[in-house]
Amino acid sequence: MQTKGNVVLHVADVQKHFGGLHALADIDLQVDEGKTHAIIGPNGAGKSTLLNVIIGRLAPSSGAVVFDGTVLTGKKPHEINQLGVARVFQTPEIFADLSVLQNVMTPAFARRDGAFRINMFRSVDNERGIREEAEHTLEDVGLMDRRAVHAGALSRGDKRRLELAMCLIQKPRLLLLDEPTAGMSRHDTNTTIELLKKIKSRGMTKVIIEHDMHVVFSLADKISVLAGGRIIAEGLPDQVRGDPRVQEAYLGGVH
Ligand SMILES: Nc1ncnc2c1ncn2[C@@H]1O[C@H](COP(=O)(O)OP(=O)(O)OP(=O)(O)O)[C@@H](O)[C@H]1O
Repeated sequence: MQTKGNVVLHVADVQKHFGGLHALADIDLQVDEGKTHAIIGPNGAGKSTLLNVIIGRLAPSSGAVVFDGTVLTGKKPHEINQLGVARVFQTPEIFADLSVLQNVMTPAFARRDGAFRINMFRSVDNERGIREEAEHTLEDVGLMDRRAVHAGALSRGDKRRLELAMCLIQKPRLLLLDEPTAGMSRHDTNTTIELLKKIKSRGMTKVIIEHDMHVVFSLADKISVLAGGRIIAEGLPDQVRGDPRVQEAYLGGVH
């Protein structure tokens, strides 16, 4: 397994079988530090499977995932999260009965205390610091005016923004986004694109799975195209856009 200097995530020769189905075949993916790397491909291409292998929800049949020199394969999702890998799911995982602000404070406490448990001895000052950090993060994602609302009452787009805030407060080195704009209006999609550009300017590495080509071409530094469980093309957005194999496999008919 050869990894280049500024590569922060290396998916090395990964295979994944589901019974007789070869869902991922010979996947070798290298993500450069500070870049936004998009993974695109038609339905059933293996995108979610790949993401789940990276975050430890699925074990690969063979191969390994290496993050910043540490082999992630074999680690539990929460251990991978503690190493600085955060992810935003298609279905937001939030605490519906807590306020928006409490939702964002929870992972910050977990980061500090090492687990989602109540620390009876934590100081009020420390709690104030975390509250301020959470408020800054809510300002970043445009949810500050909704901080007192129960998270369950938010619109779908706002729930996704909230989940993004819950990731950002962890200050991850690598953020994985599974269709971050799915189900959003064009206006919310554009707001999210601007937000993700802002995060990028702070140097956070991102892997993004996305169907919306407007989002992909607005954000990606590099694109890998999956089809039938294999990477069939990879490169800069303009190279991928013009690649006939990609047009055949995925972009066909979409201009
Ligand atoms: N747990 C599982 N058990 C069996 N087969 C699975 C499982 N998860 C995924 N698959 C199969 O693996 C293949 C890849 O699925 P995957 O969900 O990774 O594709 P995808 O590119 O994310 O698709 P979509 O864009 O539709 O979400 C598909 O044929 C799917 O049916």
